[in-house]
Amino acid sequence: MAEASRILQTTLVHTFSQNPKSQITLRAHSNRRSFPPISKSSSLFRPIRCSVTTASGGGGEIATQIGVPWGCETDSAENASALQKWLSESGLPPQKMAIQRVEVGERGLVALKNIRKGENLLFVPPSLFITADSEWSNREAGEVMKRYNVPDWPFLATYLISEAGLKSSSRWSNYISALPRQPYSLLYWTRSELDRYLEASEIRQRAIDRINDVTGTYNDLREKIFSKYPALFPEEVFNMESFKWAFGILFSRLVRLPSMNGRVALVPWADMLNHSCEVETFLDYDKSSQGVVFTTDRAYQPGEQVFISYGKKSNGELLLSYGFVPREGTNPRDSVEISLSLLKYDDCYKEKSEALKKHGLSASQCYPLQITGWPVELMAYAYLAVSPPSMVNQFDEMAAAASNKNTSKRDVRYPELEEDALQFILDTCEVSISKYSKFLQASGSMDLDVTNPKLLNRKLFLKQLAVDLSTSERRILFRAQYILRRRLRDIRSGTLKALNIFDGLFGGVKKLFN
Ligand SMILES: C[S@@+](CC[C@H](N)C(=O)[O-])C[C@H]1O[C@@H](n2cnc3c(N)ncnc32)[C@H](O)[C@@H]1O
Repeated sequence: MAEASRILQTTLVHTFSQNPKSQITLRAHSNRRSFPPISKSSSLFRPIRCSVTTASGGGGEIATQIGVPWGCETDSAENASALQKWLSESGLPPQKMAIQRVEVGERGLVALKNIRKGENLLFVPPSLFITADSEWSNREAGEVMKRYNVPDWPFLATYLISEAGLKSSSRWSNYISALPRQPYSLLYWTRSELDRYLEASEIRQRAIDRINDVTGTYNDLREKIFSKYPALFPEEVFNMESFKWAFGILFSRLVRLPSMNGRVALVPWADMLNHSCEVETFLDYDKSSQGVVFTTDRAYQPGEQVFISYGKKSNGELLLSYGFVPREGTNPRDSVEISLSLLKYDDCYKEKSEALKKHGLSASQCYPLQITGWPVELMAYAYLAVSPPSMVNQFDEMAAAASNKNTSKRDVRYPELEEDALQFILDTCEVSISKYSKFLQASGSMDLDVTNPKLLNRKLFLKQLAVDLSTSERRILFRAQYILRRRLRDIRSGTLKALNIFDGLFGGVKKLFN
């Protein structure tokens, strides 16, 4: 969700312990996650539908054989109407929207009346939020978790599981019953599915890191807390499967509320809003009405789905956390990560790696490319990679500029290295383009090697998501390739007197393309 996504924009390293020697960590890897003319052709609304039933994992994967015994299929209207009824009885004021089946996002909030641009909607009161301060139905379990100073994310995941396990005795049972039984997210892809379908995209590695973080967090909790209190945290309930579900819910629904000092919360009802790239409005706490609201930045007519923004995310990031890919060319914030590496045969490999290391970088670094350009840090890395031994004294300055932590001198220029640096970036883009093209070509005839109809459905669904992602990422690379070739041609033909490629800022990314 718009603000939930901000949570993930920095790599979080939480530690918590009762005893300083025993530390549990959650490294929520992140990144960087919209939708434009909302269209029926979005991947999720192609005929291939999938309740993503089974991902038969192999060794080392989070096995997904059974799933959790709570939540619902998101196409079930029953749980949504029970949720709506419970919310009204529990203090949600009358709304101008209702949960309905929608074309974008399965279930969403649909306008019941005319809604003006600039109107405040929702008003969900704090008594309906789930936060780290929410009361535990199983008090004792809550006290144990608090004693260990468990950070917000694993704490909330454990809270959700604890309440879900209590079924109708939890005050949240109507909410939990309406949550998806299997949230759409890359957490539910097996390692072999990630390897097979996302082989060309850097998002594959981000998904692997995230799965490892979730697995590691669960293992830490089990070892340091659950195993010591088996009566409070029985393995039948607190297991890897339920943690994968809980983290999938948090990744796709948790909201960060800037006006509540950045507090993170699950906000029932508000979390039924789907994302659109065409809007910029996001959820926040409104101190005067004392509830979670958002202000519409467009008008809606009765029957139209109402949207918020989950943040300025690339298609890959939307797939990673939310499990969907906007239609090609419709996400103005889309980007693709390219991995630049020092050349192994470089005489100064050691000196360059050391300079990078000093600034927190490694010999291989990922940078985002947008359709409008790329960060100055990427160009600085390219200068370093191609610089000759005679420039050894500038390695540190280049490495510093390649690190986004450097605030003093970001915009370094080395006109004498320009041609080689651009060629280096072009070579990297072309290697990447050929990986995408190979995957996209093979995807047409890819053998899905299953006969079980549910599994086949799942594989078709994942393959379509991967094709959509790869197509959109390759499109950005094609654009970069075109611009780089043009610049190089100009340099080589001597017609470009001054390479004025650093003009214009595009939110943190220097604009290269016009
Ligand atoms: C915060 S929930 C929104 C409510 C959700 N549609 C439901 O039925 O529970 C986020 C999830 O909604 C879906 N979603 C949101 N925006 C979408 C979009 N533009 N296209 C497709 N699916 C979307 C994704 O499955 C995502 O993980």
